[in-house]
Amino acid sequence: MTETITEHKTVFDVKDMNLWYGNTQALKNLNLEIPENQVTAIIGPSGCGKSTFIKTLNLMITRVPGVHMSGDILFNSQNILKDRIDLVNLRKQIGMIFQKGNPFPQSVYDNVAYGPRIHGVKKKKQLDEIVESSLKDVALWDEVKDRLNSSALGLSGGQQQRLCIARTIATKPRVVLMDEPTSALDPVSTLRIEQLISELKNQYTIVIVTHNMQQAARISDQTAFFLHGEIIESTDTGSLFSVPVDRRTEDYISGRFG
Ligand SMILES: Nc1ncnc2c1ncn2[C@@H]1O[C@H](COP(=O)(O)OP(=O)(O)OP(=O)(O)O)[C@@H](O)[C@H]1O
Repeated sequence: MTETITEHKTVFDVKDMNLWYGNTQALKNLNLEIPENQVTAIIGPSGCGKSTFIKTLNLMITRVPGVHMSGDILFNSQNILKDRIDLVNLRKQIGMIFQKGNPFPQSVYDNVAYGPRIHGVKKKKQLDEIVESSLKDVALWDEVKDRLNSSALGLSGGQQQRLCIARTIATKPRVVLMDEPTSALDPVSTLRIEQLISELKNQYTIVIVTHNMQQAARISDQTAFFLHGEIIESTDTGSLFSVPVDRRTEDYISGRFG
């Protein structure tokens, strides 16, 4: 069963999508619309295909040898599975955050300036502005403004993750994909990232994979529950957690498995 919140424009429209690793099918007949300026949470037990799914949205999955796919993923009126796609441009529009903040072994400044530089921003003043505004957007500016030239690796885990989000939004993507962005963080850093996600959705469309159901319930607008590579149920988060339609969703959210 798939429903979505209809008043928001659809950013991704996934239709009848299947994915195989070699001969093993990992995603089965997925249908999901991802609405603009909303947070979509992907939940489900280990091995159900959450990470695989999120990596299809920026075609990162195609780097894995032996992967093949069928169906459609419409993004910006292009079918990214079938049309000829400029991957550099696609990844500029779709940023990705991973489980562990993975800053480059460079200064705080250079981490944030990295993307804009690649995309042709050369003027120091313009780069300075982008670095400052991106760090302010992730509420990190005050903590790092006096150490912009120090190594990013000297920051705490939570600061590194916020820096990675700043690095991602510095190129003004349309979408930010997050694969378990807080699972390596302490509760305080987790809360800060959650608050940040709620603020960032005004400017970006966010898709987040999370093991943490409370987190999905707290921060997402719609949730898709995955099981064995299928979407069992996807709807607005309030309904999914309060009145799940499918028995398997109910069992999962009430902790009977997973
Ligand atoms: N590179 C790969 N080659 C072959 N099979 C893979 C590969 N990556 C993932 N799989 C398989 O695809 C299925 C889905 O894995 P995936 O990592 O997407 O699940 P997940 O829901 O993100 O799990 P977790 O919550 O444990 O991270 C699993 O059966 C996994 O073993």
